[in-house]
Parts: sequence; C-alpha cells; structure tokens
Amino acid sequence: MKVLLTTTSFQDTPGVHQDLLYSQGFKVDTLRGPILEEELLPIIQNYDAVICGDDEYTEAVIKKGVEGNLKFISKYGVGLDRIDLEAAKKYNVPVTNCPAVNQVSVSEHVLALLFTFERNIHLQYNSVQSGSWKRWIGHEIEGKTIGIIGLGAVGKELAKKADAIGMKVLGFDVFKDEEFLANNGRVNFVNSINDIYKDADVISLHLPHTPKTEHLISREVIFNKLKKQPILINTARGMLVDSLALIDGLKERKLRGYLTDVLSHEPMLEDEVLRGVDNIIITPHVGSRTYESVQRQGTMAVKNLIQLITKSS
Ligand SMILES: NC(=O)c1ccc[n+]([C@@H]2O[C@H](COP(=O)([O-])OP(=O)(O)OC[C@H]3O[C@@H](n4cnc5c(N)ncnc54)[C@H](O)[C@@H]3O)[C@@H](O)[C@H]2O)c1
Ligand SMILES: O=C(O)[C@H](O)COP(=O)(O)O
Repeated sequence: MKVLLTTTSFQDTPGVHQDLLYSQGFKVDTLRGPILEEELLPIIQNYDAVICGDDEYTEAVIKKGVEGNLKFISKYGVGLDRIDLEAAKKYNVPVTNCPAVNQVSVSEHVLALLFTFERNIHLQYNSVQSGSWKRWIGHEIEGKTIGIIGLGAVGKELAKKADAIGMKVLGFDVFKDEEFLANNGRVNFVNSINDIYKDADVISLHLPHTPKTEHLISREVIFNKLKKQPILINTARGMLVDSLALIDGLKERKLRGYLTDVLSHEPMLEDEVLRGVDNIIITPHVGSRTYESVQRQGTMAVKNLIQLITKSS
C-alpha cells in the first residue's frame, strides 16, 4: 500500500498519529500541502491512498488517480470542500473526514482572535517591540452578544465557551439540535439568520463552504442587514465572505473588525486584498493546529484509512 501524506501538521508533530501510521507497513511518501491540481495530476496514479489536507481533488485528479492505483481518500480535517465528492462517487473512491475532533482547538482560536482584537494585543505587542509605551483602550467581552452561524461541532463548543465567559449566545443552523439546546439552556436558537445580523456584536462563522454558502456574507448582508457594527470572525472558509464588500464595509464602519483564520485563496497570494487592511487580523489557517488536536485528527485520519482498506478487502 503506497500512501501519499500531504498534511504538514501531521508530518511536523510527533505523536501517536505518526506511530500508528508508520506501524502499518505502508510505504509513505510526503509532500508539503496544500497541493494544487496541476501538481497532483502527474503523481496521483502512483498511490493507493492519500491522507490529505486542503489539496485540490478535482474530477481530473480523481479520474487520473483511478486510472492508476488510487482507491481511498482520507481527509485529515473536517472540510471537504476541496474534494469533488461527486467525482469520487462516480469513480468509486470512498472519502472519509475527521468530524468532531478539532472543535476545542478551533473554538479556543476564535476566542483568542476575539480577545486579541478587543484588547488590541496585536497593536500593543508591535508597539512595545518598537520601543513605544502607547496604551490603547479596549472593550470588554462579557455581556456582549455573539451570533454563531453553523451550530455544528465547532459552533456548539464555542457556544458553551462564550456562555461561560458571560456572553449572550445566539445560534443559527439549518438543523436544530434539540438535545444540545435542551442541555445548554442559555444558547438561544434563532429561526432566522437575520436575527443574528440584527442583534449580534460578534458574528462567528462555523459552516461548510458549499455553492449555497459561498459569499453568505455578501454586500447586501454587510450594508443592509448588520445593525450593530459587529466584529466578524471566520475560522470556517474564506469563500463564505465577499472580501471586496467586506473591505468597503469596514471602511464605512458597517463592521468593526474582521478576524479570520482562512482566506479565499490559500496559501495567501501576494496580492491578497485583505492583507494590510485596518481592523483585519489574519492567521494562517491554524485553528486546529495544536499538539492535542493534531494527534486526535491524525489518529482518526489513519484509523479511517485502515477501516477503508479492511472494508474493501
Ligand atoms: N480553521 C480551521 O482550522 C478549521 C478547523 C475545523 C473546521 N473548519 C471549517 O469549519 C467548518 C465547521 O466545522 P465543524 O467541525 O463545526 O463542522 P460541522 O459539520 O460539525 O458543522 C457545520 C454545521 O454547519 C451547518 N450548516 C450547513 N449549511 C448551513 C447553512 N447554509 N446555514 C447554517 N448552517 C449550516 C450544519 O448543519 C452543521 O451543523 C468546516 O466545514 C470547516 O470548513 C476550519
Ligand atoms: O477542515 C478542517 O478541519 C480545517 O480546515 C483544518 O484543515 P487543515 O488542518 O488541513 O488545514
């Protein structure tokens, strides 16, 4: 079994996930992801399986893969938006992912971004480093309303944490998890996303990127629906937000800030429009990158692959 491993956090973090993978007798080749379609096309047919991150598994790549040896795709992570699932089905390549193992890390990252912004840590750090003692005034977070769009694994974990620090929590999802809401009585489920746009001081996105959710945060939303100059936090996917509308919205004070872990194009392009804009903080897709989460996620990705192999034999 020849396996292509492209996720850098898996490779760079020693732990139980690596022990499990390297005890299977696979021949493992590594590349530093994310890997683009044109880079995958010439090599993919050499592999029986891949453990991938946000690599471009287009129909062309999958087709090329199955003309050779490709049989299994194990995604390390949750979001499957870079894998053409229809094509995988068409060519009988099962795809697995790692749900509900990185929500602690990602929700902590959301709060880290929020605290950083509200207490100007990023500005004050740079200022002190340059020898200055300028002191900014920040904002408290307790008592503010957070609107969570997408109450899945990360959204729910964030809802609990936000409640614990005294925020009022609104949540919206296309699926209403009655059991979670019954067990977390202070999480207020709203039936219309517009209630979040209207009432939230902080909006955090936790839904997948699909054709339906692309540019969910549109010019129309930014200019006509946001009522409280919220801070927008995005640890889900860059394509959920219309970047140009967002920049205009920040200039017009429709939003107070944009704190994001994800961009529409990753790795960041040299001419990324969000770079250097006031009141934007960008981190390089590190929401789930903790030693704890990498080991959980990595172990699940390897176990998923072992299960796929066992099932097929
Ligand atoms: N920054 C990171 O490192 C990082 C880490 C994990 C996940 N992610 C991204 O965050 C997303 C959420 O992660 P998760 O683990 O919570 O996923 P999840 O699948 O557990 O939850 C996603 C939720 O979004 C809801 N949803 C789908 N479409 C919706 C819509 N149109 N409107 C409202 N709700 C909708 C689903 O019903 C589900 O409850 C993932 O899809 C992934 O893209 C990023
Ligand atoms: O989908 C996910 O789980 C996250 O985006 C993390 O993916 P990555 O670790 O491959 O960046």
